[in-house]
Amino acid sequence: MLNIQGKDCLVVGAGAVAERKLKKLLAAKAKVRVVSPQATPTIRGWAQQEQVEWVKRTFQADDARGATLIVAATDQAEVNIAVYETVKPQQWINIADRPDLSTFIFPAVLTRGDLQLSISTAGAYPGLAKHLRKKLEREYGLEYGSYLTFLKEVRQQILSLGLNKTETSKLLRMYLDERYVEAAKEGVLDELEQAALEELAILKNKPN
Ligand SMILES: C[C@@]1(CC(=O)O)c2cc3[nH]c(cc4nc(cc5[nH]c(cc(n2)[C@H]1CCC(=O)O)[C@@](C)(CC(=O)O)[C@@H]5CCC(=O)O)C(CC(=O)O)=C4CCC(=O)O)c(CCC(=O)O)c3CC(=O)O
Ligand SMILES: NC(=O)C1=CN([C@@H]2O[C@H](COP(=O)(O)OP(=O)(O)OC[C@H]3O[C@@H](n4cnc5c(N)ncnc54)[C@H](O)[C@@H]3O)[C@@H](O)[C@H]2O)C=CC1
Repeated sequence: MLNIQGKDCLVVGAGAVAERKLKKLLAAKAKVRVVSPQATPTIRGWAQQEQVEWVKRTFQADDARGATLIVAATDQAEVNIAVYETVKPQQWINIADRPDLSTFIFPAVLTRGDLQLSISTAGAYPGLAKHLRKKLEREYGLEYGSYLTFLKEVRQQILSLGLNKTETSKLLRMYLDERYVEAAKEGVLDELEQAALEELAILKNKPN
């Protein structure tokens, strides 16, 4: 969970694999430049909408200069290595066909609002990460997004009470309960939220 919002990132290559990585970089609000002579229709669309900058040519040695994070995802092993060779130790690099040279690898990600589940097999079997993501997608539905929004609200209230650690922790644990997930699934979480916030407000007004 790297915070790369607004950071300059470079993606070399614009095929199917680059597209998948780009989607994740854009979701993280990175500022991305793509260097590639060809691009998938989706990437061309992102370039037209100015969501990415597309430099329509082959990689050049100084392209990575100044980038915080670099992805080399061409189908030419020697080009990917050439990108690797221009990278400085302080830059993060992912090489699609050389996990051994990469300083980070992409996980499979399941997102539900602010909730993010990342699955990695450390390069051992990427297909398993995808398989598990799909499995978890069925288990953790959209209700988890609403549940987390509810939890965030309740947590802010609890923290504002200024209670000691033990009491705070006891209250926080109370809301980790499947009945809220069920309520979110049935679309009635708002009612429980109202009740929870009212109960917490009473605690706030109570003199110690
Ligand atoms: C090391 C890593 C580097 C990196 O890319 O960061 C890497 C490397 C390689 N992947 C290869 C193949 C495939 N990768 C996928 C899918 C995903 N690969 C992803 C990550 C990673 N892949 C990193 C390790 C992460 C981990 O281990 O957990 C995911 C999780 C995330 C993402 O790409 O954003 C995404 C699923 C996203 C999702 O769906 O949620 C599929 C399935 C498909 O495309 O349908 C296939 C075809 C398999 C098949 O044929 O079944 C090959 C070619 C050799 C081969 O065929 O095995 C290499 C190169 C090599 O290992 O040398
Ligand atoms: N990490 C992963 O999840 C996976 C990685 N791979 C590896 O990823 C690589 C890319 O796969 P795909 O996207 O399917 O290939 P692709 O053939 O769809 O795309 C390759 C892209 O590289 C660009 N390119 C070629 N030479 C270039 C250069 N000199 N400079 C800049 N761009 C250049 C092309 O224009 C094209 O956009 C392959 O090496 C493959 O082994 C493959 C499957 C999954």
